[in-house]
Amino acid sequence: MGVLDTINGPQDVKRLDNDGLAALAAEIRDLLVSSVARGGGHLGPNLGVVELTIALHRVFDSPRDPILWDTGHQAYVHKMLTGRAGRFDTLRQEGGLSGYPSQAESEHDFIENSHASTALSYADGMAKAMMLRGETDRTVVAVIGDGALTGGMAWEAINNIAMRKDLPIVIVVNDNGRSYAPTIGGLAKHLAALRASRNYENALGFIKENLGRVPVVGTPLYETLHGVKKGLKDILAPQVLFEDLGLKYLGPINGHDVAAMESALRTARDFRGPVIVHAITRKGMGYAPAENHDEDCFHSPAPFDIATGEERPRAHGWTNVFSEEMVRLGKEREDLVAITAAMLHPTGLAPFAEEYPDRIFDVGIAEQHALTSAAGLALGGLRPVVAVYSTFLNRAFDQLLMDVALHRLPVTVVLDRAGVTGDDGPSHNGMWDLSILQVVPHLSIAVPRDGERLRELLGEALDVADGPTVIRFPKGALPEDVDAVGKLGGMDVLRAGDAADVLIVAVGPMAEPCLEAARLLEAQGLSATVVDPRWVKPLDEALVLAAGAHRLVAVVEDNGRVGAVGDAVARLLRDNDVDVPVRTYGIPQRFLEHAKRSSILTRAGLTGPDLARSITEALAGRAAAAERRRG
Ligand SMILES: Cc1ncc(C[n+]2csc(CCOP(=O)(O)OP(=O)(O)O)c2C)c(N)n1
Ligand SMILES: CC(=O)[C@@H](O)[C@H](O)COP(=O)(O)O
Ligand SMILES: [Mg+2]
Repeated sequence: MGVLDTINGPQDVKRLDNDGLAALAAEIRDLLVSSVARGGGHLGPNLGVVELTIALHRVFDSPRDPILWDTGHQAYVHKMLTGRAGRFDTLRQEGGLSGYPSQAESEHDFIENSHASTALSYADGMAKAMMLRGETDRTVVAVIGDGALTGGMAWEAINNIAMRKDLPIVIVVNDNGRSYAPTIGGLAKHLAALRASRNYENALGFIKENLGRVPVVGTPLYETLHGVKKGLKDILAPQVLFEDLGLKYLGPINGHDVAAMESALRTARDFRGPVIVHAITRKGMGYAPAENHDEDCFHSPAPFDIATGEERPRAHGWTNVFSEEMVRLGKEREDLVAITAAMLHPTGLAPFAEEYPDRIFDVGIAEQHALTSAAGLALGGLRPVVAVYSTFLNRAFDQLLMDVALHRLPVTVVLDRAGVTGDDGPSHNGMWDLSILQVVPHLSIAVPRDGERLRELLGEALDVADGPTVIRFPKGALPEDVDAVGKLGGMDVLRAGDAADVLIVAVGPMAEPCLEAARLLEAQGLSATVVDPRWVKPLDEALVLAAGAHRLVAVVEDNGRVGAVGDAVARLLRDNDVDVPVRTYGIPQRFLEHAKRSSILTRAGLTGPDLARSITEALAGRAAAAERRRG
């Protein structure tokens, strides 16, 4: 029986002595490594916050003192200390422990959204609520990474928090110097300089320790020095950004020293106003393969061998094709530039960066800035490609609409992880873009069905000069290439039915289940023509005639159903007085619990057999209705 087995909640952490704490930290690290080695997840971030989280739960009284985790990928230790260590064998599995905070799992969890840079805004609101409700003995704690601190929303919150001196907020900046890769930007340099000033802090600590013992002269002298400290800190270390904003700043603190963290957190708690505690941590701390993993410190590794740190090989996927094609196009087009929002490797832009170091821009976790900076690059005569995960584009919608599309600027947005991603829970599924982007004038959307089409469509997108283009593809392994058997306007015909029962519009990777459905329908005497529009916005006018010649149109897409391609097709037919029923098949419009992509698609009925069954029923229903009309 280990120490971790005795932890049923924060109260059990508070009672541990130093030996118990050391044993607890070691056992937590073992459980982190073994859990992520088995099923994947976020290892580096969580190894870096073991002591910090222990200290938090010893100083504060969660959930009365809410502890908020920005992005939430580093909350595994928090889960272990709030009674869930025994469930880590189900981490990120369907029905098991979520990889992010989950209100359904625990009263200690608050923010379920995995989108970065939100925690300080929650803290601002929660603290104001406490003050208005007279709950003056509570404290809101927000843990935010140095990467998340490069997100604009965090600074909107700091600007507001700094306005009031009475908000009981403790902001713990978990500064490991990295997002995936080393964190970029002026702020990162500032934090690095503050980290460097830690030596300076130690020197001052030594002075205080010794001067304090000198009677009469000693203490006043230290006070003088303390006054000088402020000046020196501004000279030796750069202007202390946070203090100049009016926020009390404590640090930098060694985030792996529980006692030091506890002391700083107690000081911060007792301050009864907004305080920054700047913790210096190491991403991957305590597991050498993570500590020494140059790319991202094992930010979110695939399952791996614990002894060697060797990850299970990842299949050659969509991201690889995009990555290779960008390097190839970069040779052809000197105007091609690329932007990443702190995800150079995950979005596949690292090879492009290596080949063309002057033509890549990592803007930090700042998608809004990324889009409008891309607008600037286009205004400057270049051809920008912005690569982001689909779900993270949501926060840059206005920039895409009003900074890019309004000016008809040739910016291409490449959305990786579009459609169901699955394991990372409801806020990571890229199930929104085909809906929200329908309303953007002058914007075109391409959805490749396979690697070959991705290469083709990326080239076509870069040739669109009078407005933005979007290309979206899912996470993971590539399907086999599916060649067209003909053309219908600009659309690829993937299978030509010999009669006119159903026209299936297969959006991107849904080609595979749609072709399977067509084969199953044919086996029962129903004919199905399958087309791949390639460009789903604007829709191809040829669809109008083709639809009019069929008894039913089925549109199948890996996106939320509401307001997506299916609804756009129905609107196109309605606008052209084509009276053919349209069945739309997609992801249910709700927040989906974490599960494997395949499992979610199956549950959504996006498989060949389910599609065939539904289309058969629709045709039968259509026939029955016609029969009734004939009386
Ligand atoms: C809006 C948004 N963009 C991108 C991501 C992808 N992402 C997840 S974690 C991460 C890096 C976070 O770095 P940091 O805040 O320093 O936390 P650390 O992993 O270092 O603990 C990024 C870019 C995200 N979650 N949200
Ligand atoms: C927390 C976060 O947003 C990312 O780390 C995300 O988990 C990455 O997911 P992929 O594994 O799909 O790159
Ligand atoms: Mg970091």
